[in-house]
Amino acid sequence: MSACVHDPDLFTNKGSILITGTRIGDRNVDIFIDETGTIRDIGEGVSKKCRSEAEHQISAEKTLAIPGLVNAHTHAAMTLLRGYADDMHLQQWLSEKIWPLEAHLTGEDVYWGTKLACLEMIRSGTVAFNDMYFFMEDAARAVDESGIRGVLCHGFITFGLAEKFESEVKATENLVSHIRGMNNPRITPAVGPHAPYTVPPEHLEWCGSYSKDEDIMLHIHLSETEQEVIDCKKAHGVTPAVLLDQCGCLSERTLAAHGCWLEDEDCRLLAERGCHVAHNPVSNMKLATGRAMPYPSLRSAGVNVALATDGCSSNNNLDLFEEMKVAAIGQKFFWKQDTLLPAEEALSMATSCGAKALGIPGGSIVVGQAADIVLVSLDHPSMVPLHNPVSNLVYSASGCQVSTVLCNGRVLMYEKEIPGETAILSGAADAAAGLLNRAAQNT
Ligand SMILES: C[C@H]1O[C@@H](n2cnc3c(O)ncnc32)[C@H](O)[C@@H]1O
Ligand SMILES: [Zn+2]
Repeated sequence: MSACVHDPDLFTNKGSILITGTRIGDRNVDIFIDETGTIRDIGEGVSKKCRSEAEHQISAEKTLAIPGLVNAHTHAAMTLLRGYADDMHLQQWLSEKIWPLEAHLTGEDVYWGTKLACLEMIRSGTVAFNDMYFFMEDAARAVDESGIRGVLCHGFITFGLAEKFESEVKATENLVSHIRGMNNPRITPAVGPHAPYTVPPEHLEWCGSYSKDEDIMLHIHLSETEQEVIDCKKAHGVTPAVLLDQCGCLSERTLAAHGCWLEDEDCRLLAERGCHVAHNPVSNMKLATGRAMPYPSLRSAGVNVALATDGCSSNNNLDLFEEMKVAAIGQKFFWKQDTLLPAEEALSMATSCGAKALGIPGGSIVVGQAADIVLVSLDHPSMVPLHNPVSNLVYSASGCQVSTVLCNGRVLMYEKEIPGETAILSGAADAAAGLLNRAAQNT
């Protein structure tokens, strides 16, 4: 039995693990994880029972154990664009800065950008994410190597062009068969129509049927700006949510990102169809969408609302601790309701609601559940005193207090050490520099 960073087996993690001396809420507990990565026992006397059986031990005194966090909407490889275009209006930001640069992306860029994103997510306690971007076979390779979970879709954008539709269908179908061929249960494919303003109804219809036929998630940006809603009503006579419904794109497989300008009727429709919504408060504030996602209406309609960062060009990090705080205080501020989105709910949004939205295991630390577990250090000023652990997690802590991370029973970070980190940092920095060079030379 060992728990040393120099023990290579701790990271490759073949075998059972006993976590001793941690806390869940105000209970002191040990956690036993079997060799399949499933939580088998939780409680005070567990270490006595399981010590001889456990192949590895993690001493976790002065830590709080929480479920691994789930990032319900991002564009992982946009880590390469962090700080590239800030303080801009959304449509200008996309069409004048982001899309022109993305035209020069290569698969290798996306691989390194996604590696960097996975590294950043692991460091801040995220073990699963929902991603929409390009060159997604390369993203899948990065996710596979990282050890976290990913739901991956190709960003499907046609602007109504027939030849674009053909190539986007091909890219989506190729990705789905590629991921299925990987046979990695941590990685699942999805279909990703970018938004109702970049994909016209006839192409949205294909996405809706494909999601149904293949039984995969449909991931889309929805009602992010007021202009999007105004334009959609003008062009189609209905809100973007109703348009998606008419195109067969709303179901329990659908995850809609943003939803800042959803109307009350839209919220009821999303609830009726069983859709999930990803709240991205930092990105919404930075891009000045002008209205907070209508959490009160979504909540009373019964929509499952998860939490997300969006990409690193509009956030500019992937820290869901920061996102929990901004969600909890931003909703109170915008809707002038001091009791709205309490800390417990913010933590659920980032854990169980995210796992539910993505249809993946995790989201809670209970016997029989996959061991997606994050240990947060209590040995830090932001965690003292500990009147209310959840309050400290949401309102006081940051991702920097995460010390150890497990996904599916595999140790990905142990006492802040992540194998291969230096190579990822330099690989990603080189890829970002290469991308800007190619864009400058227009190659
Ligand atoms: C997949 C494409 O989506 C683009 N993108 C990133 N953030 C946003 C956002 O907030 N709204 C709409 N589109 C976004 C990304 O750059 C890719 O081009
Ligand atoms: Zn987005």
